[in-house]
Amino acid sequence: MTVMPATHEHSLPAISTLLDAIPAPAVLIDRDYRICAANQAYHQTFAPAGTLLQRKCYEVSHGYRVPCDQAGETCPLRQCLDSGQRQRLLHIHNTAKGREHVDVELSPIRDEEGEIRYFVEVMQPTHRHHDQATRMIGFSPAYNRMLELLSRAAPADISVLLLGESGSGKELAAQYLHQHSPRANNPFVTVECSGLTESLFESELFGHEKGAFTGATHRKTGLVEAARGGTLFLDEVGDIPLSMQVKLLRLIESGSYRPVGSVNQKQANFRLICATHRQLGQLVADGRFRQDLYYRISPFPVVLPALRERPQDIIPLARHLLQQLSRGQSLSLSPDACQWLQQQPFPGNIRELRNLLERATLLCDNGEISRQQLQLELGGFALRRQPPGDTAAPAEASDSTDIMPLEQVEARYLQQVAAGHQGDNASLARKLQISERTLYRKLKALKHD
Ligand SMILES: Nc1ncnc2c1ncn2[C@@H]1O[C@H](COP(=O)(O)OP(=O)(O)OP(=O)(O)O)[C@@H](O)[C@H]1O
Repeated sequence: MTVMPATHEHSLPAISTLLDAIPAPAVLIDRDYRICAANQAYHQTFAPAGTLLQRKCYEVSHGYRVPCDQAGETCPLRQCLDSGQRQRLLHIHNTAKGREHVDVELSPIRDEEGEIRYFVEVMQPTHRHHDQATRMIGFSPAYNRMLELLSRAAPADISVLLLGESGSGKELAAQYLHQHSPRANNPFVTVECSGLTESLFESELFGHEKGAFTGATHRKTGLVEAARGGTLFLDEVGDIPLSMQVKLLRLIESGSYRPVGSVNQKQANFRLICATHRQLGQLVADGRFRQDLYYRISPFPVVLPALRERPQDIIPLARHLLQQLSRGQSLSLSPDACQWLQQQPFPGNIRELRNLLERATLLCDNGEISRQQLQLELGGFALRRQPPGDTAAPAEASDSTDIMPLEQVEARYLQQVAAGHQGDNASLARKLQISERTLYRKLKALKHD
């Protein structure tokens, strides 16, 4: 689109009408950050009762006195000027409903000489569903970068691997990906992978026919079938024992599976999202996770920052969680409660914060939560603070000693050879020069480690 210079004021109302064809908030900005035209949706979002024309975009949407890049944020206008191309990024805007994550797309508008004169900015709120339970709160740069990755991956059908400490919000991120994908109207199915035995894993995931095994009195639909057309979320994928990893790999590679006891192959149709709090790279190096499976599940890895890496999010999160927990009752945090919360390391991340607040809501009578109501005095019964990281790694692994218990060496070796072995257990037992029964026993012990 080519437009007349801003001095042709009469052309601007026409542009506003043109912008009204865009349902999302849209605005025309000049090189000086001035708003020259805005559509109805932009008016409603940012200035329901006020005026917008000639105000600076950074002041209206962010409440800043200087352009975003001078306030420590990325400025799409600057990026667009530098690259000469359309830019897309995630921003936090101050809307009439409060702070919101907005997906901003800025397109340059050139004059007849090809000079960039204006920009059209279109913004889509990322919380499409406005569901308080699945709203992702976080305004820190680390969290925003993570959200931007999610918003880019969501519409594609790419498999996403969510990495982060326990309680950092991986399941919520998986729901976000689903809700912002073309599969949003189809099921979102979670498979809790830790603690599943091999036979349970198979029948849970693939389903079984009636009479497939003792106790199979009915035909059962598997979770892969339940997720048809939607998203399959494998939570704690790092906990899947080796013997089951191969089955999962087959499903992902071939896109087909066979219910237990059935002779027919079925075609799967799901978008895969996996999550783990473990360091998968280390598990692969230790022979505890198949490398081929790792590559299959990790084309788009996203790391969720721990709460201690984004302390400025603690209070907004606490207020949001309090709203959820108090069910309509209005509860606030006292200044010393806020101060105390910001100093906590939160090894249990948002889940820990939530638990803390839930307990405090029961102790609080006057509508304001105090520091004392948050602090839990457990003395020697308190949970020992462990350094964050792979809690499953044996303590010795981080020890600098070179000597490893023999039992552990054997277990690791067995894991490695079992992962790489192509044949059946009988041939593996022969190569290891042990009986098949002993091999079974040892493999079983591995699973219970
Ligand atoms: N950004 C967020 N905004 C609001 N609530 C959040 C956010 N992230 C997580 N939560 C809440 O914190 C709790 C823990 O989150 P979630 O279960 O997604 O963590 P997780 O990383 O999957 O944990 P685990 O690894 O233990 O399964 C949930 O109640 C979730 O709703």
